[in-house]
Amino acid sequence: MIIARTILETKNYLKSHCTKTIGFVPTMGALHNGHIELIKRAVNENEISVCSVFVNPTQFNNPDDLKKYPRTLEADLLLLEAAGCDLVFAPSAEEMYSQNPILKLDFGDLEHIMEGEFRPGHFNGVGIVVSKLFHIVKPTKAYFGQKDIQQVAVINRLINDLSFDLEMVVCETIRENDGLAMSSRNRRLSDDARKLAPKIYESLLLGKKLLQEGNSPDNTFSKIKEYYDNIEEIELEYYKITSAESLAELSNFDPKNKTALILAAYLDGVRLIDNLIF
Ligand SMILES: Nc1ncnc2c1ncn2[C@@H]1O[C@H](COP(=O)(O)OP(=O)(O)OP(=O)(O)O)[C@@H](O)[C@H]1O
Ligand SMILES: CC(C)(CO)[C@@H](O)C(=O)[O-]
Ligand code: BAL
Repeated sequence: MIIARTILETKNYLKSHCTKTIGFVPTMGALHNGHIELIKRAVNENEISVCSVFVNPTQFNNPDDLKKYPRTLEADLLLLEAAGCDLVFAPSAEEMYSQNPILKLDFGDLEHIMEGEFRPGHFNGVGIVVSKLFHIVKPTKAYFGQKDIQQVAVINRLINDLSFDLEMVVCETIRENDGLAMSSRNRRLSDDARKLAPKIYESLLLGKKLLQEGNSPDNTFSKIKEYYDNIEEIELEYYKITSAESLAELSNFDPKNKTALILAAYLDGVRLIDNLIF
């Protein structure tokens, strides 16, 4: 496995080694099995597999979140090597941003809901770094997790609007045995908070059950609010009942159409997101 720190090394390696297909997994490191599933698919489905490990400062609206974001490069490299990854691109912020970008990306309605609403500027940062990474790696297929459902919608628009010549592959959310969605930020949870964390996924299962039993989205939301009011340690930021296609909020539930329940919540000062599609 090659570890490249610069854009030039990455491009040169890919120019000299790749004749057919490149599978690419962009990450912010602190890797877990959710990431590794993405890497394994990239390894299996392409001639060359590339993983980027870069905690992108421009997508953090909260400086404390950026400062505390787990960084475990040594352990990440061991996991990537074991998964069969060919090339790791782990640049510094200076390498990625020799100049502060003046370009601004605006993803329309997606900027004003959920992650867009609560993390202003987040998708501009994601859009710019992912565009830069796509230009550097030139992947045939790029792998993203369903856990970041709104990010999937944003990257889809990015690929379409900027005519990136690649296929986006969306992979299901990998969970711990107790249902908690794997996430790098889970490492920041105290033992007590970790024990409570599966309540987040349980609230998605409860929402699904309530809707399928005939409760309206409004009624379901009230019951979910009550559920969280009874768990002092978890602060719900949002819980949306949406169309899985458009991510627009639903006023009626129709079991014939795909629905997505999407939430963000704080536990122990750590912000976690999750969703359920059915
Ligand atoms: N549990 C998971 N299952 C499947 N894919 C995942 C999972 N967690 C993260 N991913 C995907 O891995 C890619 C890199 O994500 P990232 O490095 O931000 O990890 P993360 O665990 O989502 O971290 P955090 O949510 O704490 O930022 C993204 O496409 C993300 O959707
Ligand atoms: C896609 C990404 C690597 C861009 O920094 C990040 O948003 C993530 O890890 O999901
Ligand atoms: N997985 C999304 C990256 C972030 O939280 O900034």
